[in-house]
Amino acid sequence: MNDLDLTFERLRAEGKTALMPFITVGDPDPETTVEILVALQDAGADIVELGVPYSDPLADGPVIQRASERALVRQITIKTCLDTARKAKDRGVTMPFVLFTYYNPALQLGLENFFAMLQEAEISGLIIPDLPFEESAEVLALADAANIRLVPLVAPTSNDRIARIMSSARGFIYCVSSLGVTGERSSFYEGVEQFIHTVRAQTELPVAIGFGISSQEQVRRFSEICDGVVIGSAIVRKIEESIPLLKNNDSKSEGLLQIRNFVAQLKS
Ligand SMILES: O=P(O)(O)OC[C@@H](O)[C@@H](O)c1c[nH]c2ccccc12
Repeated sequence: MNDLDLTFERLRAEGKTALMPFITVGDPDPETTVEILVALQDAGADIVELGVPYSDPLADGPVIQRASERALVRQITIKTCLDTARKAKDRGVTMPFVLFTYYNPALQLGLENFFAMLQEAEISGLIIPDLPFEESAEVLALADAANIRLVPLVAPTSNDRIARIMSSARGFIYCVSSLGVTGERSSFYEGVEQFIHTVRAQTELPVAIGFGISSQEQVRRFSEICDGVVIGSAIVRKIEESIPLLKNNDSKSEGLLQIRNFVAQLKS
């Protein structure tokens, strides 16, 4: 068991669903990311996805792309991201961290080195959206050895691959609510409920949903049938809107409060 497993186990016992924000690390700067993580925890977030900014984010819509660009202008690397995670833990953040990175930055570090760095930063889970399950054996073995959960993404179109993906899934299953790229949506893939049931029938692991969820109403709907709900673009947009406040020392706490209130309202 690691703290990701323990968090899902505790929430399950309490009959609750995990609220799982996604943020881009280094947006608008690493110091502020640490403070945003503290604010998310205060707001009641349960698990956080830490997005590593990437120049060619194939699966990301405009909101997360802009966040990546803001971070990349500051030369944020995967190393900076992990240092930032470490600093947040040192600041008293206890929420489990799931690192969200495209494959190339991890490969560039060398996989063994990458996993040693993840351990050092107390990362509990890992999502690599462009690593196909069919090519994941080496990463999975290293992740298992490091006690880090390699979480698969499953899409409504995964069909007959679902059973195979489940066989090597760890931590939880990330169900993608819709096809396309990340970003707030008013409607989801038509058979999304059926899709979640299909996944659930094939695994004991917690099942989370993400992609397009931005309102309290949508969180409520998916909380009925999922163990976790991921909210990315809506929170990243809130951070973007708060940047003018965050950049000024006199108004920084007001900016953090706005982010915190937004997340607390999604949680309630
Ligand atoms: O932004 P959204 O629509 O709320 O979706 C979650 C999401 O941001 C996060 O999990 C994510 C960011 N980049 C991704 C790429 C692929 C799958 C998922 C993601």
